Amino acid sequence: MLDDVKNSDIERERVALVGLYGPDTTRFQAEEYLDELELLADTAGGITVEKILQNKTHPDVSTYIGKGKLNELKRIMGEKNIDTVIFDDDLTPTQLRNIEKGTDGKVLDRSSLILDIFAGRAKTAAAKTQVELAQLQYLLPRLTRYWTHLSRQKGGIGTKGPGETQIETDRRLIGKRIATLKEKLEKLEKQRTTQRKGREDMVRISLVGYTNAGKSTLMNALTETGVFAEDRLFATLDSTVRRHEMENHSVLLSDTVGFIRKLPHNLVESFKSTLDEVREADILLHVVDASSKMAPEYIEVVEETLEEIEATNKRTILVFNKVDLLDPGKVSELKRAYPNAVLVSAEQRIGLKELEQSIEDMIELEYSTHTMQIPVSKYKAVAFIHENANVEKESYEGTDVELTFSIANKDFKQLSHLLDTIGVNSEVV
Ligand SMILES: Nc1nc2c(ncn2[C@@H]2O[C@H](COP(=O)(O)OP(=O)(O)OP(=O)(O)O)[C@@H](O)[C@H]2O)c(=O)[nH]1
Ligand SMILES: [Mg+2]
Repeated sequence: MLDDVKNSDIERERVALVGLYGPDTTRFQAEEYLDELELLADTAGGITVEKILQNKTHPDVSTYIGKGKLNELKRIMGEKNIDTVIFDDDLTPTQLRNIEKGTDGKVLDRSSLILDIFAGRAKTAAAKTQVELAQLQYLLPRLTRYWTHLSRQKGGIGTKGPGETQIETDRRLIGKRIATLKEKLEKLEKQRTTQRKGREDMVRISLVGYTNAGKSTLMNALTETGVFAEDRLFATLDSTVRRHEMENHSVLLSDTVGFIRKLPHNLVESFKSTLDEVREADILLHVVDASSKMAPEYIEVVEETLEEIEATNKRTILVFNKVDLLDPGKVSELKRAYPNAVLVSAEQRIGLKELEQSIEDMIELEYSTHTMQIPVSKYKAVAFIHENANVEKESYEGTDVELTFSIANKDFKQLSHLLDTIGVNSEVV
């Protein structure tokens, strides 16, 4: 079936995908991973003609799949007219070189494929700079393979051949370019920080989740704006922030780049400033594609990535999206397994009111710190604070007591009301 080439696919690069499964991965998982790799390849403009799964305890140090399998791969690529082979894992420079030699084809690994997609999709100055930086950082340790290639062509010149000189030059140039890009990013970052000022006192909410979970669609559904959404991976590479009015609170909602398993570390590193919105958010909406069999694993990957970008310990609402695709049995199963999650369909506008209610509830539960001076005689207010807040500092000045305390927003509302009714004009210092 994979061999059926549609007319529209004629111009597309024909690719083979290769993955391993072994002690830590089941065959089912490995198949799902290859399906995801196929989506990535499709996003990058390739058509998958062949999928190869191999049961292997460890990847082979020099060829990843082993010599015999490499020969088989070469044969298949010849027979099926395949130009490119993509591995569902990162290859070492040595493996990359040997597989290129062994197949005579173009060889990509997971990281280079993802980087390629990001490069093709980056539109703003920040995204373009971040991707180029990540690409160069990926390239730098792999430069040697070009040298080996060169020296082979020149009939094995010694270690100080022209190839190496070329590499030294390339290294220096790339090093310089990396420095320039980092400077550029710092400047862009400063601009962004200035833009962010002035919205500091608003509650900030960030949509996070696996790529294609429906974050942008949900952003559009909630705020009724036109953020780009598409059934391809990594439709969004930047952050968009929109003000959103709910019944009792107005918030800043941000949509940003999605996560994926084995996201290249360089990429996470260079996208850190785009992900500032996530790091600085008060509340996260973790959007999950409920229609995917891989949902539990997606949740794990997102949690791990949040750790990597240091955005943990945040109040989070788990939002299962695309429930329009689920049968009722699956819905109740989800509700049982994740009793605190909210089920929505961004596309069909199902469950949006409930989601907003959960956000408002969470804001009410949010804590904030206050300092107040209250006359000692107004013991009711002082007692209320002691009962409902965490008092961090308490000191007496004449007939006043000065208290610094952190309190849930909903309790603070009640306190303000109490202060009003007992006639205290308590100043927030
Ligand atoms: N059936 C169904 N499809 C949905 C729903 N929400 C989003 N989608 C589809 O899922 C695909 C991905 O949606 P996006 O909003 O682009 O997803 P994203 O999480 O922003 O993806 P990236 O930006 O690539 O990380 C699109 O084809 C949407 O139309 C939903 O509630 N139901
Ligand atoms: Mg998006």
